[in-house]
Amino acid sequence: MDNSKSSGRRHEEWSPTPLSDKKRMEVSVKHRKVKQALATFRNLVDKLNHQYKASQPVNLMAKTKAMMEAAMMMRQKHQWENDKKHVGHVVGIEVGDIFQSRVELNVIGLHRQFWNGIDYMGTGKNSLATSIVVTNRYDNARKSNGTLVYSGHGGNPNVKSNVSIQDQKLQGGNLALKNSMDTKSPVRVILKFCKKFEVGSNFDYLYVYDGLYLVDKMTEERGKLGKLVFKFTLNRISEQPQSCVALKDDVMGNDDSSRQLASSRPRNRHKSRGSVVQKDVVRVNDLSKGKEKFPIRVVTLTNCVHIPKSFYYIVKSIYSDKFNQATIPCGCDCKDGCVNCDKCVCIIKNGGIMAYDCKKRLASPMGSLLIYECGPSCKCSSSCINRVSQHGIQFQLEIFMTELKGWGVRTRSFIPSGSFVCEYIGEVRDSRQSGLSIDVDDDYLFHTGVGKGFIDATKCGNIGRFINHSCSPNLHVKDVMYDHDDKNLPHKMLFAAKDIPAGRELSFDYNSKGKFINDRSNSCYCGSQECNGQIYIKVKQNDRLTEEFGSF
Ligand SMILES: C[S@@+](CC[C@H](N)C(=O)[O-])C[C@H]1O[C@@H](n2cnc3c(N)ncnc32)[C@H](O)[C@@H]1O
Repeated sequence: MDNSKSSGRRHEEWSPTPLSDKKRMEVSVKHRKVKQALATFRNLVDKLNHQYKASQPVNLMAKTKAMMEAAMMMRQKHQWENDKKHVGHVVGIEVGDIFQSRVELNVIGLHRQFWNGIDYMGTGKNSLATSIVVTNRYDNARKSNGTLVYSGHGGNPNVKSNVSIQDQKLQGGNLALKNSMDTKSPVRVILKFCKKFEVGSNFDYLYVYDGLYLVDKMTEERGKLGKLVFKFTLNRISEQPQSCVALKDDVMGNDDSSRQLASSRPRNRHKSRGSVVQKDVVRVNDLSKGKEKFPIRVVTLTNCVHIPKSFYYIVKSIYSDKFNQATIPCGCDCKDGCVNCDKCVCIIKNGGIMAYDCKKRLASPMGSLLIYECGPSCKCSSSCINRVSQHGIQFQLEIFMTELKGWGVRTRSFIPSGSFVCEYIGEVRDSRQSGLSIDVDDDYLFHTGVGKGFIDATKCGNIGRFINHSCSPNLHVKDVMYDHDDKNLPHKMLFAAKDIPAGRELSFDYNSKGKFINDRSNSCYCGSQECNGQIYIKVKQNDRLTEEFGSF
């Protein structure tokens, strides 16, 4: 039953291939639908949970009941995504995407079983496993090199005691996993991990999609309770993005099991199965030299890489004289922390909507609107609810050397969706003053999106200047005003567009909400399914400056 000898070869079959424009569109639409389905589900759960709690304040199952009911309501309305089971990745879901419950996996079609760890399609000899959820329930073990030993289901309830213990049978999911091994069919793997290690998460456990694996071996062993248990050895297919949930090389199922999936050490230290594990070398302990709340480490895999070329780390943008003349906005008179939307003039400028929730995350109704935070001329304190992005970075971030894109930024801790991450900081200039020329090193020029201003982080900047572009980004840019009134020069603030696991590279779309300006290196290596191949929207060379900045 050991298939491992023939297994070294097949991984190219799932190597990423560039998608046609049509396919890319489809992926993009699906992506949005999945996001929408999750948002609908989460809103419904919140609503139902609230109702249950109001009627039965000590109902510990309220949340589970709310999730099941929400899922069923959506199913009835045909709001589940990806209804047809299939083998392989699910369109619209990327490796590394995080989910807040098992029920969400059903709603978006990643794993269509509420309780069973193995999901499969077809019957008997013709069945194939589609996905497995790896929990600490059985003696599952996962190694940091991408090898996973997964116990079959049934017969051997390791945890529950009132079920009769018996040998596992080669049927259902177990048979499907064996068939997947025989036919070299890939299986989606979802890892459950403990929230304790993901500061800011609301949930006891989270689930991360770790990508496709192949079943390479099946054995039958005596389990702890003396009965036969199937053990499946799966290996992660290489050439997939890292999900960045790191593991220790020990066995799941002990007291520490859930922690293994939550170490903040990124897994892309491990190139691929069989390769030598390389450790990150910390090259600079704090690039900001104490200017940021958290030290900004620079790490590389070897000592040979040059550290980022010299620039001056700043935490506030430097405005040219022209922009300094912009007027300071009049402030609010609030003394109650700006909780009254009808009274706070800054919130009134936001259409009377709170831009942030009580956890300081972006409130969804803000959409694409310009956000006005309270500022220097307001009477409220610096801890008012309407001051978030002006306080600087809140999460530990580090700069690392990517394979193809030069330096990049990744997070060292979990970042919940909607959280402020960092500002794009640099020298704020006007194109007419700067004598901007296409020959300059323009890797760090960020057009402010309106008017003729741009932020140049070439010589002075912060961690924002190291964030790369992605066609399927995990950050989005929001325009924020608080310390001046010039709408042509909003602060460019980056917020998490989704839950981001520790170790994940941060990225935003250079072509939305203000553009980067660059004609030279245009090939995009973001690796996303939606990649359109280019980082920058092409503008004809001669027309470029006029199109970007208007005529001079
Ligand atoms: C603002 S800088 C980002 C940090 C940069 N990687 C560095 O090493 O300093 C923008 C430049 O990074 C590179 N870059 C960013 N995103 C990329 C992508 N998706 N694919 C290829 N190169 C990328 C390009 O050279 C781009 O002009």
